[in-house]
Amino acid sequence: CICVWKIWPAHWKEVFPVANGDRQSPIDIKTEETKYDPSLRPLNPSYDPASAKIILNNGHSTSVEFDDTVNKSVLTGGPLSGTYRLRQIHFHWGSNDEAGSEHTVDGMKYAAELHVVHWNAEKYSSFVEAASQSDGLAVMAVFLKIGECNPQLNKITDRLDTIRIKGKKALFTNFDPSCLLPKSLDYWTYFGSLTVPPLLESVIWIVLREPISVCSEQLAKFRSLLSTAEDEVACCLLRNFRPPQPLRGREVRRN
Ligand SMILES: CNS(=O)(=O)c1c(F)c(F)c(SCCO)c(F)c1F
Ligand SMILES: [Zn+2]
Repeated sequence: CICVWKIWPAHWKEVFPVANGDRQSPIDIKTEETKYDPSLRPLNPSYDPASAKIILNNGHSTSVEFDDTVNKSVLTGGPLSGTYRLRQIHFHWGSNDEAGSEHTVDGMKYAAELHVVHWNAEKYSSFVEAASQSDGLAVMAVFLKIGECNPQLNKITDRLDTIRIKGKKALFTNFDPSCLLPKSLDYWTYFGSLTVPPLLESVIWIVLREPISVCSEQLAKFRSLLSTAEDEVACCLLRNFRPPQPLRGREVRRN
């Protein structure tokens, strides 16, 4: 099967004009040009493992979906004003270990990237409403660097064989995504967008500076997921990262 992810991002602007917008994501983070901001507070993720509900293959990534009907698992602090409610986590990866992250750091690509998605439940009444607001979403990004196998990641990679086909889901609870965060919660932050269509410019990005580890065998399991449903010709989800987009004069701050 042709790799839709190889040609597809170049055509998104024909269907979603915002793809050419001035706050698109991801970006290359030029560390020398980031600005220290003393007003940035420490990040305060507070997650209840009981919020985890299901693990899902939605055809363009694998995600763990959380119960976001109450303020049980939230992110506060950092660049955020107010309380952002945990919605889901998902991953972006490449067809080999040399590329896979969406954000890059001084041009360097990591092997993969974890996104922890939250929405502004203080100001908006649903994820869908928040996703169309400039301060609606807060996505914490964690780089995955090739190295030691990550025991915490096994909680997810060990379940991928049960959701190989697009649309498959399975029960997945008693999971606190903090177990996938690095020791240091130091971060860069900037205003950006979703990195998949509809590419809405509603994301406050919080990119952690310290990566977590992942080994090749664990990454290979992500690539064995299918982007196709039961009745279609099987196509592996080999890569699902969008390349860096123009900064358009935006500032990247650090704590
Ligand atoms: C930042 N990465 S992203 O654009 O690929 C992305 C994503 F893949 C998601 F699934 C969701 S949540 C969808 C409804 O639950 C989201 F908000 C995102 F921003
Ligand atoms: Zn993402």
